[in-house]
Amino acid sequence: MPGANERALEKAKTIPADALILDLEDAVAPDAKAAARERVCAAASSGDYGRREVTIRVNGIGTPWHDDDLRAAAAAGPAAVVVPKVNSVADVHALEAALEAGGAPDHTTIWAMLETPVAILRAHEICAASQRLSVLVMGTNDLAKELRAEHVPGRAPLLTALSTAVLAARYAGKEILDGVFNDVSDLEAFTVEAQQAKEFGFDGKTLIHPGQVEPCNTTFAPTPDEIALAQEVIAAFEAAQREGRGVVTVNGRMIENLHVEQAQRVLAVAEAIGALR
Ligand SMILES: CC(C)(COP(=O)(O)OP(=O)(O)OC[C@H]1O[C@@H](n2cnc3c(N)ncnc32)[C@H](O)[C@@H]1OP(=O)(O)O)[C@@H](O)C(=O)NCCC(=O)NCCSC(=O)C[C@H](O)C(=O)O
Ligand SMILES: [Mg+2]
Repeated sequence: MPGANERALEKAKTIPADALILDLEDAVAPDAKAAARERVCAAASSGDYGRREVTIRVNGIGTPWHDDDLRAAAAAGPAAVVVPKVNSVADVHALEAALEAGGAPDHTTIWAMLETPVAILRAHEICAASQRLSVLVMGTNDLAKELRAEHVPGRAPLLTALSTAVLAARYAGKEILDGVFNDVSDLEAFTVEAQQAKEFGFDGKTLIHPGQVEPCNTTFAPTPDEIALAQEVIAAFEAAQREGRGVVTVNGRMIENLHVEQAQRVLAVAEAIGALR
């Protein structure tokens, strides 16, 4: 949410999002950057946002605001510093060094935005460059712009990049969030895109409007049918094991140990969401 928008910062205290990105980059006009920095850092260290992870998106490396943003964010100690247009391992190392020099607490991680062609081509190296880097975030608006691609239903022009980024995140054991959906008036199309992100393996989606939160939460949470199936899979496999078998079928489908691990993850996600509520 725009760091200069006091009303949005206030409203965020009631929004059922897992994490908040308080933005100093694109959503804040140049004249408003300094005031927004102060407001956002105060918000991030206020403790007023409950269980929500509060993060700060700084301006990009090489911009006139980046160093001051990073210093102020390091001192505020948010859950993460979200950095736009991270393009190389050297960028990650510079961020890491600046956060350490600024006295950032260990809990302040780096969320790196992948939003340029070079970042996609180097995604797995960027992702593995630092233990402080915990999350990748897709910047699909900038990426489409750089590719000269069009925003179309189904996102065919972006599929290679989306999939490459998920590969990189899984390679390095990091979380990955999909990019934003710009039409805040079309929740049906938003839900289709969120479902696509879930099917690709994304851990969540970044949002730009409170109206997108509920459909996003519903899409990414395991459904009652998925939970019931996961329980059935685990029970059937355990019964098979007791009979000395390593493979069984549930609803006609083969179940092996790896499917049990997937089922256990479904239950763990459902349990984690239940604990948040
Ligand atoms: C997109 C918006 C400009 C729409 O604003 P608006 O028309 O004012 O929305 P509503 O009137 O429907 O707002 C209803 C109430 O909700 C509050 N609100 C709106 N948006 C937010 C928000 N993001 N966070 C918290 N609260 C929000 C309004 O204040 C209203 O509250 P109330 O008056 O009490 O009823 C606007 O939604 C917006 O600015 N969104 C965020 C834009 C943004 O952050 N952009 C930067 C991130 S996206 C990005 O950078 C892309 C990436 O880098 C890439 O390359 O892809
Ligand atoms: Mg961007």
